[in-house]
Amino acid sequence: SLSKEHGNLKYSDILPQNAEGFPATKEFLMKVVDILLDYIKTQSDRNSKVLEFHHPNEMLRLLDLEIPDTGVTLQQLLVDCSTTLKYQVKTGHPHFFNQLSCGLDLVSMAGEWLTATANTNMFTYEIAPVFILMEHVVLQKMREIIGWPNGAGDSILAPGGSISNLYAFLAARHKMFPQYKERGLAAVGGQLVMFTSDQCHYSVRSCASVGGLGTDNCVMVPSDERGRMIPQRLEELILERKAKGHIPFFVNASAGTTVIGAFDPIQEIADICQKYNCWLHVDAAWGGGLLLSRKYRHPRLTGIERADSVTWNPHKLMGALLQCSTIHFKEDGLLISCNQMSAEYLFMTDKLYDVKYDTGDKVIQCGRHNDIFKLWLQWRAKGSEGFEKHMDRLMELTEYMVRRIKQMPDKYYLILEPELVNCCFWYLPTRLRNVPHTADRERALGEICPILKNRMMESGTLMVGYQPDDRRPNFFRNIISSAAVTEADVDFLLAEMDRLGHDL
Ligand SMILES: O=C(O)c1cc(=O)cc(C(=O)O)o1
Repeated sequence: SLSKEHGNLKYSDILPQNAEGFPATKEFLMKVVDILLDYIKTQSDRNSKVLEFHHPNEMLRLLDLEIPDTGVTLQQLLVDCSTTLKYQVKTGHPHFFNQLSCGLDLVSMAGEWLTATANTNMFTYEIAPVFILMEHVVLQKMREIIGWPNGAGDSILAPGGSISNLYAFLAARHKMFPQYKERGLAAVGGQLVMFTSDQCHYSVRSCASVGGLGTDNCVMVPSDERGRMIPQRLEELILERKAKGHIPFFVNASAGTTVIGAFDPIQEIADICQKYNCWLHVDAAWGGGLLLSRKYRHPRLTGIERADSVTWNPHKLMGALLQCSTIHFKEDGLLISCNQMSAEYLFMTDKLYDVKYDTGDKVIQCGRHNDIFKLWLQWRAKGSEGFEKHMDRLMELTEYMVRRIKQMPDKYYLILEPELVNCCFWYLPTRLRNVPHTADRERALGEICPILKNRMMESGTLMVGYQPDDRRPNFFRNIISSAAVTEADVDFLLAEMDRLGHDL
C-alpha cells in the first residue's frame, strides 16, 4: 500500500492536475506495476487457479463497482486494481486453452504499456509519426511474407478480424463497382452474391447483412469431412447464381477455420475466382501465423499470394496482445479510394509532409487505436526466427496431444486429425467407454460437455472450450496458442479432464 503521506491523496493530487505531484504519481504507478507483476507471477504458477468462477449476481456482490459522486483515494484505487485482477480469468495461465488467443507475451505487454502512455490516435502521421512508420514497415513485411513481391500493395490494422473481413468486402465491391460509393445500389443493377464455406467465421456472413446483400446472398459452400471447401461445389453454386442473373463478385477462403482449424484449398478456389472474375479474400485471421513457418506453411497456405486480400490476426497464433488484426490488399490505392471522405479538418492535403502517411481516410473508423507498437516490439524481440520457432512449437505440442489421446482410446475419442492447433475430441466418462461409437453415444458425449466444462470452471484448474458444429453435437476444442504451454501441461489437461469427468 501507499506510504502514509500519499495514501489519502486523490487523483487531483497527482499529475497532470498537480504539477508538483510527480513523487506521489510515481509511487502510485509503481504500486500499480507491483499489482500487475504479482498477477503475472501468480498466473505463471501452475498451482494457481486459472479462474475463481462466480455467477454474475454473486460476482456483483463480491465487487464494489459503484460509481461514486466523490472520487476515492489513491489507496482505494490500488485495492480496486487488486480486486479486479483477483476475479479476472487468467488467460495467460498455462492451463487456459479456451480461446484462439491464449497466453500473455510479456514483451508485447510492455509494448502495450508504452502504447497506453503514448496515448495517441493513428489517423495521421502528424500526431503518430513513429507508430505510423512502424505500421508501414511491419505491414509491408507481412505483405512480403504473404508473397506479394517487395511487399507491394496496401494494408491497415483493424479492430478485429471481423472488421478486417468487412474492409475486404467493401474494397472488393468498390473495385467492381466504383460508382457504388456515390450512387449506392443503383450503380450495381443486379443482385450481388458472395461465397464462403459452411465452416467460415460468422463475420463473413455478417458482411452480407452489413454490406446490404442480405445473408440470403452469402452462399455457404459445402465442405468435405475435413472441413475444407469443396471447389467443385463452389463452381456449381456460382453457375447456379449466374443462371439466375445474379452477380458473383466475392469469394472467401478460410485459412484456419475457428472450430476445427481447416484450410480451404486456395489454389483451386483461386482458379475458379479467376474464371468467374471474382475477388478472392483469404480469411487467415487464425491460420495466418503459419506463413512464418517453413515447415507448416505448405500445403495449408499454398497459393495465398493469389488472393486479392488477406486477413491475418497477430493477436491469435503470433501471441500479440489483444487486439491486433491486419488486413492486406494486393492492389495499392483501393482502400483509400473506397473509403476516403476527405474530411478537411483531419486530412488536409496542403500539409508540409507526404500525406500518403495519413491513414485515417483509408478506413470508415476515423479514430484508430495504436495496435502496432506491441507487435513491432514483439517482432524486434523474437525476430522472424523466433516467430517461426513459436509456430513450430505450437504445432508440435498439438501433435504431442494427438499422440497422447491415441494412447488413451478408452478415455478420449479424436474427432479428426488437426491441421492447425485445434484438437477436437470427445472425453469418454467410464460409463460410455467400450461401447460402439454410434449417434446415440455422440449425443450422450455432447451432453456431458457443458457439465464437465462447469466442473473445470468450479474447480478453477482448467479451461477447455466446447461447441457443437454443423455436423456434430458438442465436442471439446482444445487450442494451444500460448507460449507458456509444455508437454506436461498437455498431460495435466488430459489427466484433469479424467479426474473431473470420469463419473459423468
Ligand atoms: O481472437 C480470438 O481469440 C477468437 C476470435 C474468434 O472469433 C473466436 C475465438 C474462439 O472461438 O476462441 O477466438
